[in-house]
Amino acid sequence: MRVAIASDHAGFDQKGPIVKHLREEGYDVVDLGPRSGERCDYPDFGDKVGRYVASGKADRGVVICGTGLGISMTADKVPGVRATPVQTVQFAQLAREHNNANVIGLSGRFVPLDTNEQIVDTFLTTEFAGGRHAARVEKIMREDDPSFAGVPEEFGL
Ligand SMILES: O=C(CO)[C@H](O)[C@H](O)COP(=O)(O)O
Repeated sequence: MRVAIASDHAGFDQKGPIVKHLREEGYDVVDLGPRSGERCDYPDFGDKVGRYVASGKADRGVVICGTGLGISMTADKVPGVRATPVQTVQFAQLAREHNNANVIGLSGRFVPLDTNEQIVDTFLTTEFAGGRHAARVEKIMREDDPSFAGVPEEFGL
């Protein structure tokens, strides 16, 4: 499995060890930067991972910033991406089983490295459960279609 990974400066210190950990486990890891811990803008790196995954150049993506929030928001804007911040192993499991997440966002400032490594391992080894969740994930993906006008006519949209 090919995994694209990137961070901002706040996630940089965890990125290297996570890349190493995943390579030791046999994953094909593409490190999309940054190359130093100099201050940078997380949207630039969330976008890269999102586009890598959406284009099929990687099967899954991992993005790391201070909280995992902003970099996930950016990746999720790329059509075809289902990105979510994850702070616990259980959420990593559910992000795969229920939401078929293809990118997760980690917090480099508030979650320790060993927990983030367990989170990534779970994210990469858990299958989508399908069943009742499949139609819901299809509904998430409608939002990528510019012609989709939205559901709630009663809200006047
Ligand atoms: O978590 C983040 C985005 O969600 C960023 O890592 C954080 O905003 C960076 O902050 P600063 O420039 O103060 O280091």
